[in-house]
Amino acid sequence: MLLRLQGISKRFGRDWVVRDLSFTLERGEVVALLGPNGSGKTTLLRLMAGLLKPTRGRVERAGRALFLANPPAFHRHLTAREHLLYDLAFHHQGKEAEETLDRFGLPGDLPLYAFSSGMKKRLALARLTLLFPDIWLLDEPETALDKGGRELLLATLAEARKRAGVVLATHDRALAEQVADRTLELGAA
Ligand SMILES: Nc1ncnc2c1ncn2[C@@H]1O[C@H](COP(=O)(O)OP(=O)(O)OP(=O)(O)O)[C@@H](O)[C@H]1O
Repeated sequence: MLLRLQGISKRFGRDWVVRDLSFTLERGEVVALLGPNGSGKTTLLRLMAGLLKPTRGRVERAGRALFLANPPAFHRHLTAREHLLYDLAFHHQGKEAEETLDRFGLPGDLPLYAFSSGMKKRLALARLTLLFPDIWLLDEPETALDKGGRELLLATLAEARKRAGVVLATHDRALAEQVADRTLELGAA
């Protein structure tokens, strides 16, 4: 077991966004989180990541979790290379930054304020491959990606499932069918 939710509920003010939900993620699994706008997908990913506290219930993680926000957040004035070197500083493997920039088709020297939304999404995926958490929590990872970016996403997910577990929220049912072992469908708001 990598991640277990037991009887999770989350309330914002008077509104219950998640109600009595139980869920387990195993290593090697990719789970797609589906549901209409406002159905609680992002909230659930944030609960899984420990970024939000459940109103009721328990969350257990047996590994390191990372949440990829949509859109991803970066330091505006740092370049892509600087972001990757920052991540790698914890691992002391400098040359990987150049290889990763290359693999994800990213310019290393441009500050992030000059990145397009698709380039930011590519960088977010690149960072995940370097940090390689046990639990990948991805909020609409496919948005803003072009055809090449989508191929990079599929390759990244294939890598992730070998050693980790993935939960991804998406409106793209074709992607869910292609990559997910199972789906968790949330109801309308
Ligand atoms: N911090 C917050 N405070 C109050 N309400 C919130 C908060 N975060 C989310 N909500 C509400 O919780 C509900 C679910 O939002 P959430 O972002 O989880 O939905 P979603 O399924 O990810 O939607 P989308 O498909 O549009 O991304 C919405 O009604 C939203 O307004």
